[in-house]
Amino acid sequence: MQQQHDLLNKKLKQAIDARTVVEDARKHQVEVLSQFAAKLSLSCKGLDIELDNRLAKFRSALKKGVDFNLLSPFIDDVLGLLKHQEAKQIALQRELNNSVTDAGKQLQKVKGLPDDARRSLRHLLDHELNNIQSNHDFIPLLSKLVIIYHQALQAKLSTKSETESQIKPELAAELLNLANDLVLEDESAEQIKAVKNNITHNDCIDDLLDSALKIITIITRNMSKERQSAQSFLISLNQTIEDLHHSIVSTSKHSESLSAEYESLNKQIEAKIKNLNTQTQQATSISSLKELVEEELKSLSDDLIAKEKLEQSEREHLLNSFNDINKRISHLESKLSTYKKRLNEQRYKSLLDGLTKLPNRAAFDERFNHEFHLFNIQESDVTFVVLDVDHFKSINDRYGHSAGDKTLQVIAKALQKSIRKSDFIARYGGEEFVLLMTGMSIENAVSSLEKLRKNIQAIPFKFKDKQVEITISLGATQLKKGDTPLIAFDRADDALYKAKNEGRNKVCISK
Ligand SMILES: Nc1nc2c(ncn2[C@@H]2O[C@H](COP(=O)(O)OP(=O)(O)OP(=O)(O)O)[C@@H](O)[C@H]2O)c(=O)[nH]1
Repeated sequence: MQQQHDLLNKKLKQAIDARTVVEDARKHQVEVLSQFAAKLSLSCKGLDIELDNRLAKFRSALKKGVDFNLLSPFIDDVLGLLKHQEAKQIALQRELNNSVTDAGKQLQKVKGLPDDARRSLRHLLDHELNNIQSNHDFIPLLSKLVIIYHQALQAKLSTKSETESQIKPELAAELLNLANDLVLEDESAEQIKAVKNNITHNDCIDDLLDSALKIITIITRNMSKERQSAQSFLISLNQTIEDLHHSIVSTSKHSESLSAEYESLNKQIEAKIKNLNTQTQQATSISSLKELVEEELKSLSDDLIAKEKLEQSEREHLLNSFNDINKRISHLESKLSTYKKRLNEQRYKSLLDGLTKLPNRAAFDERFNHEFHLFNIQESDVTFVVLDVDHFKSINDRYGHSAGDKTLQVIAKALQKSIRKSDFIARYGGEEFVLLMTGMSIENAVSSLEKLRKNIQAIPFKFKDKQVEITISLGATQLKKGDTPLIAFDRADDALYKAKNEGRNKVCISK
């Protein structure tokens, strides 16, 4: 009988150990799920204030410990908001499509549109625009393009005779500046380059109309590509969150039903042990006692086997759902990191000038405002300079747009090399650069600026086997109390104007 008791004890111990393993696996799974859910929720930050707030609550609930039943309504809320977000995006996109389509249709109604332009416009309205999805960065550019297109068209319509000049250099320059602001990649970058080349060589209205339409087409294709990739990411994000939700709910339901079974089995075992105890005490003979114990032990051992099976099935169920979710998590995590990398790259690129790789105008505006803020607090010396390549148009005209581009790249590199680490240089637009020299008075800056001017003049440019000297003019000023960025810019611009008027290749200052 002692032997049978030992066996019973051993089985009970095994059952307790197996249960501990199941509990540990479950705890670990819950931790991984919680961490993942917290990470996912952080990746949605910034989409929408309400969504941000719910996700913050969700994260704090996760931190306090996970009770899936309590989390379930949170997840439902977040899912609802994500769907709402998607609907908002679609509405925005529809609005953009409508406004661009309206503008295009108005243009189509105008008489005197060149045939080629009419054809491109129809193609754009019928095919390309359907692919546009909302992308806020491109919207201002598209609006500007439509305005330039309108202006060019008005100019064309107001030309009285066929022979009257239809050259519009100012519109060509505007269009070129706009094209310079576009940061695109691969095939699109090449297409924009070709359009820019065309604008430099042909500034007659018909060509400008054609170039404007080409730029719109390139932009819309890019918007569509960008949106598709964002959409596919959002879809998989949604899908995984939904799967996660289902899995959590089903695991918790499964656990609930198992708990009930456990409880009833435990009660059964307890009752049998109790019964065994009373029966043993009441037994009158060894043989009846033996018979009774054997019978009860057999029944107890059946219960323990049933319990073990139950645990085995729970372990398997947990392990399966754990592996499944793990796979989805790793897949989504790798997607998330690629997407984040791309977003960071885009943010970085959106502040860089595509041609010279110097900071662009947007980056400069941000920095200029920041320096003004510091200047107002510290009042330390800051010199601001506008630099412009002399007779740059003639380089384009004589040696071609690509030579012009190369020149800007070489000059940008030389400028970057000639300034201090603490200085900030940017391409402001076209052949104009801006320089911020912090901790430097205008008196001290002049000699460095002279050196800079001479460095550029000394670059041995060679086009079509001809040695060409290229120079820059510089206008400098020092920030003063009461200045606004605009006032300081205008003062430096005045100095630049003076330098140009006094024969170029010069540094002028304006106090
Ligand atoms: N190759 C090339 N040309 C550009 C780019 N951006 C602007 N331009 C050209 O730069 C030229 C600037 O000409 P203007 O503003 O008349 O000035 P400029 O010829 O430099 O003459 P000054 O400034 O008076 O010395 C225009 O012909 C623009 O088309 C660009 O990214 N690449």
